[in-house]
Amino acid sequence: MNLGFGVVGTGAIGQEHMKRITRKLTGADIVAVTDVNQELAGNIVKELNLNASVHKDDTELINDPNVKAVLVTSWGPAHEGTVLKAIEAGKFVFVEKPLATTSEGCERIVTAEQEQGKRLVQVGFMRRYDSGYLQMKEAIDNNFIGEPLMVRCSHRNPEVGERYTTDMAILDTLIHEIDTLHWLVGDDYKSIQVTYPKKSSRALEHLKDPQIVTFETKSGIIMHAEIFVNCQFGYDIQCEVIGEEGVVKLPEVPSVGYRKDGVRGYKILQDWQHRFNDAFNNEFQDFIDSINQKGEPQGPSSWDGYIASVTGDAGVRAQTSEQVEVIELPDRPDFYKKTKLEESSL
Ligand SMILES: NC(=O)C1=CN([C@@H]2O[C@H](COP(=O)(O)OP(=O)(O)OC[C@H]3O[C@@H](n4cnc5c(N)ncnc54)[C@H](O)[C@@H]3O)[C@@H](O)[C@H]2O)C=CC1
Ligand SMILES: O=C1[C@H](O)[C@H](O)[C@@H](O)[C@H](O)[C@H]1O
Repeated sequence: MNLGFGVVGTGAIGQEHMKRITRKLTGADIVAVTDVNQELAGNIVKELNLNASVHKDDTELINDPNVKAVLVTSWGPAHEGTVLKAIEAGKFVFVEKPLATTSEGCERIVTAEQEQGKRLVQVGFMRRYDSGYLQMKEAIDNNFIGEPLMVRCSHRNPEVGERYTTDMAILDTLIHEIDTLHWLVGDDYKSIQVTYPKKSSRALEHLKDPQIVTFETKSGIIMHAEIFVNCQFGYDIQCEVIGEEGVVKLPEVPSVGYRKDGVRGYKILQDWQHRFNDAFNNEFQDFIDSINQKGEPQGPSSWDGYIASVTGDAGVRAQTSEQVEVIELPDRPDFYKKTKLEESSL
């Protein structure tokens, strides 16, 4: 029996995920959609030739008996309400980041999920399903480089629009490194600091860009993360972990080499959709298979969403203070014990 998805938010990534579920993945169908833009929701059902109901809102969709899993791809501020409604109804949830826009909202979700007594929620931290990061984690977990000591990474976008704000660099962009880096080295964050290099002339007046974010973990690992959202040349994600006995580095994404007009080189991807396409497919197939075969999701949990929110909030404080800000997290509840993805790399 295929897992019936109800989609809340049929915008850009909602449509991407609907296409991957219906055209590439196995074990699931889209059975219902809703969007505040009802015309948009109806149009995507027609475009994809889906046998799916168009509901007036998330409440009606969640109450649809054919909906067994809710895909939340609405705007961030709407996530908490929909996730809580889905948990209350005992429905599985795949929610794109952020889990909620405040750490208090994440706590409400964590509490509600534990009261339900079973894991229902997976957060869309797709980098944990990227083959390059998984290879890095396998090497680190197998002590191939010895104890990790330092991390250097870069999150570069070619450019961003005028609605992109300085805090989004932490809350919307670096959230991916925030989730990935502590998972990669298996150590919790202790503090965060933000410094501002010389501003790019390509950054709009209101935006501080680039930014350098420095994390320290509880065991003393120092992580430097560059966020540069107007780099011009492409969508460029870099990461290396330096250990006592070696270095492990995120592989460059394969792309065709060329020789032309006396120049040789390789093309650089220009967007996150292409850079992480396989990871998106893998995270959803894992969500579908885990529910169909084991009865609950195994991927990044509500607790991971909570960690990202608390850390992001400290990062935004650090953007203003330019001081070292402490990241205070309670111990991970037993309910959110390490899943297969967290314990093993492949
Ligand atoms: N994992 C990743 O790499 C990425 C994640 N995202 C996340 O996905 C989410 C959606 O982003 P986009 O698709 O770019 O936005 P979008 O603006 O293209 O689509 C959002 C859709 O949700 C609808 N919507 C908003 N509030 C709603 C509500 N309360 N009920 C029903 N529909 C509602 C809007 O009408 C819109 O059609 C965001 O949380 C974003 O952070 C976005 C891009 C990449
Ligand atoms: O979630 C995303 C995308 O996945 C990109 O990695 C980021 O650069 C973007 O800012 C954010 O919306």
